[in-house]
Amino acid sequence: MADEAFIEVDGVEKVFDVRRRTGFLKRERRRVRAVDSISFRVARGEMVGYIGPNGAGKSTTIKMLTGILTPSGGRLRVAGIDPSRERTRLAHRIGVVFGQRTTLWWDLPLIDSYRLMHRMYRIPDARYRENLDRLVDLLGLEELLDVPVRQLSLGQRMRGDIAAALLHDPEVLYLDEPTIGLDVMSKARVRTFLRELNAERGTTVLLTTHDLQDIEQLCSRVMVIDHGRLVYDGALAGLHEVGESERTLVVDLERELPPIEAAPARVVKVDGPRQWLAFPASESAAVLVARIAADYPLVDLSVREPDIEAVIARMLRTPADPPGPPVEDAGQVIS
Ligand SMILES: Nc1ncnc2c1ncn2[C@@H]1O[C@H](COP(=O)(O)OP(=O)(O)OP(=O)(O)O)[C@@H](O)[C@H]1O
Repeated sequence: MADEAFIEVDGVEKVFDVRRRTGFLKRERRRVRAVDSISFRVARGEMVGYIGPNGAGKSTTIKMLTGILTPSGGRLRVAGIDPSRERTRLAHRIGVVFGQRTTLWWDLPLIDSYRLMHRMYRIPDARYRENLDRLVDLLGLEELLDVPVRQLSLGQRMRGDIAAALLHDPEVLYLDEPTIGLDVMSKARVRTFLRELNAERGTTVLLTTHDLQDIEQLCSRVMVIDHGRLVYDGALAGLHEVGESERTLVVDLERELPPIEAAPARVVKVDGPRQWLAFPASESAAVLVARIAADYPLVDLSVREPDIEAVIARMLRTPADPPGPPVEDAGQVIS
């Protein structure tokens, strides 16, 4: 069923008790509401971006979805399973990749980690071999299988981690910053792979990232969390509109000229023959470039996308959504 809810999150919250030393014998006890009554549904086969500023509650949500953390309240189901109650059963149906940490054995050749996972997940032999061959091929791992993980580059290691997370054919993949620190080629390779995985296998993907291009190229839907609350759930284009976000056109002219006039774009910086023009992200860059090219002696140009932080910051600044209560470490402090 196409619209079957595979991930169900209803009024889920997570409150941490934090003790902090405030004097010689004084300790202060605080409660941090890291996730504050969020609700959403993800259908089987969807690819959804989950974004927000640092400390917003993204990792806490993912940890609850994997069963590592137990929610303080609300109801949560993944594939009909309550993650914190049946963590092991769920582990056979989900895959997790943390960009900043590896699940591979550091000192062992890559293939040995896969062999260990074969046993840990009790993957039937034929299925393991078939999946391994396919993943090695798609992710270009052939040459790397005998290399100890600690000798792999970040991009190679990331591809190795993604393969590890998929050896047992999970129905859902949680990706936490899968392209962080990767060069342009490695990012492209990882994104292409994820698109193919989703198209061919219908794998549901929940993606946490600070890279707007990850979302643009992979996700039709994006959810934004801020101070533990879900503040946006919809298409990326809609997020640009709500946030009135802007892209930047960097233009190199033949010579120094007065600021270019091309409303609604406006010049925000000039450095010799180079000018920076900000324009609404919802406007077509092609139309703007054609207009400038017709009126000005253009040598070169590039378009810069807004980063996620900028989009979210603008969105959260709208008058309809005033700033939240005082926060410490970005989580919402409730007492
Ligand atoms: N184990 C914990 N004990 C106490 N507080 C915690 C714990 N884990 C997270 N927090 C707090 O909960 C809030 C949300 O943290 P979380 O790691 O979920 O944010 P995040 O959106 O993943 O941030 P980042 O983008 O920086 O990884 C933060 O204020 C954090 O300090």
